[in-house]
Amino acid sequence: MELRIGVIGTGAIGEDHIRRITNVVAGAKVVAVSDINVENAKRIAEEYNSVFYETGEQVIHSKEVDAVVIASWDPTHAHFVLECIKASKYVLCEKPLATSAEDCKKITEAEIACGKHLIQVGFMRRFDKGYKQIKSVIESGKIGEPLMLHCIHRNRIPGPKHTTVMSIKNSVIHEIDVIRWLLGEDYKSAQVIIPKSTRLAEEGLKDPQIILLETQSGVRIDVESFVNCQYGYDVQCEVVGEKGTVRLPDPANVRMRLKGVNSYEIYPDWSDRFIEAYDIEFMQWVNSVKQETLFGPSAWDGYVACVTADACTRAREEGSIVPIMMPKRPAFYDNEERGKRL
Ligand SMILES: NC(=O)c1ccc[n+]([C@@H]2O[C@H](COP(=O)([O-])OP(=O)(O)OC[C@H]3O[C@@H](n4cnc5c(N)ncnc54)[C@H](O)[C@@H]3O)[C@@H](O)[C@H]2O)c1
Ligand SMILES: O[C@H]1[C@H](O)[C@@H](O)[C@H](O)[C@@H](O)[C@H]1O
Repeated sequence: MELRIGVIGTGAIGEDHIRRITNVVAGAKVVAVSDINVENAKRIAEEYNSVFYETGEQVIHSKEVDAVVIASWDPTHAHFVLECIKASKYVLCEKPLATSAEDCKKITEAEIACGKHLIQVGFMRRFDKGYKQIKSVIESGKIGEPLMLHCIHRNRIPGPKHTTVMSIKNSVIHEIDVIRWLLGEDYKSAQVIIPKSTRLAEEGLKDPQIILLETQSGVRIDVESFVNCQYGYDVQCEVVGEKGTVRLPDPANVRMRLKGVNSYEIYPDWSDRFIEAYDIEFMQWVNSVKQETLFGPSAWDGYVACVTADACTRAREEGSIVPIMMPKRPAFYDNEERGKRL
């Protein structure tokens, strides 16, 4: 049986996921779409032979829809996820799960109350080959205990209406999640340093930012966030251990020797840089929904990421080092296997 998926938000990544579900993932099809940009959503509905619905709520509650993908703007996620829980439907919600830890908490409480694991968060870097290799090197013990991580997250240009807060809650939230997954521990404190801002940022936007995190065992992490770097999409991660280091490979683009220069192209954005990760994320999600056992990042992971992002925001506003008070994980989220089997 094909899994019938409804997609809310048919913008950049929504359309990409619809293409992916239709052309790449086996055993699923997009049957319903909705977007407040009605014209674009209707065009996509026609192109992919699915039905346009006026609202996201109609998609979620439709009898024709088995599972939902949320790819609308960040502030809409919490409401749509809660609606999916009401309808008892599996949902893959793009990151962030919500724009505040408070809203994430409500989501985890609603999921616990319904008694069924329904939510997966779109932290697709956990499915990326490079990050997976780093995780297995760390777990092999070859480089000893990790001591420090140096990370870079650069976007060529930011999306419309990008804010200083979004650099963390919408962008660095990827590092917040994937580093916690790599190290298998939560954070203890956060600090944000604001260097000289680029003249190419919109007025009022602090860009770049340096985010400093400390884990509970004392591992130190620095993340450079630079959303106006101009030259391409550049994600880097190096783990420094007691005996050696391990780092993400640059994306495997062909090398060109031309006019005295040996070079390779840098991708312009996330859609090509992480294309395989998104593909694997969706293939595994569809299979796990069919087996009624999710393995990908949970609502708890989404919650913890938002707690950390909120602490970073406070740290920037106050110019101080902010302790991160991690909530106690309810037994409902104790499944150690989840996240390990990716
Ligand atoms: N995992 C990743 O790497 C990744 C990459 C890109 C985007 N995202 C996430 O996906 C989401 C969408 O990002 P995007 O880049 O596609 O943005 P986008 O602006 O291109 O698309 C978002 C779409 O949502 C629609 N929308 C907004 N409110 C809506 C509502 N109430 N109901 C229905 N549709 C609504 C907008 O009209 C727009 O078409 C964001 O939450 C973003 O954080 C994740
Ligand atoms: O900074 C961007 C990230 O690099 C992407 O992976 C997406 O998550 C996008 O929504 C963010 O704005």
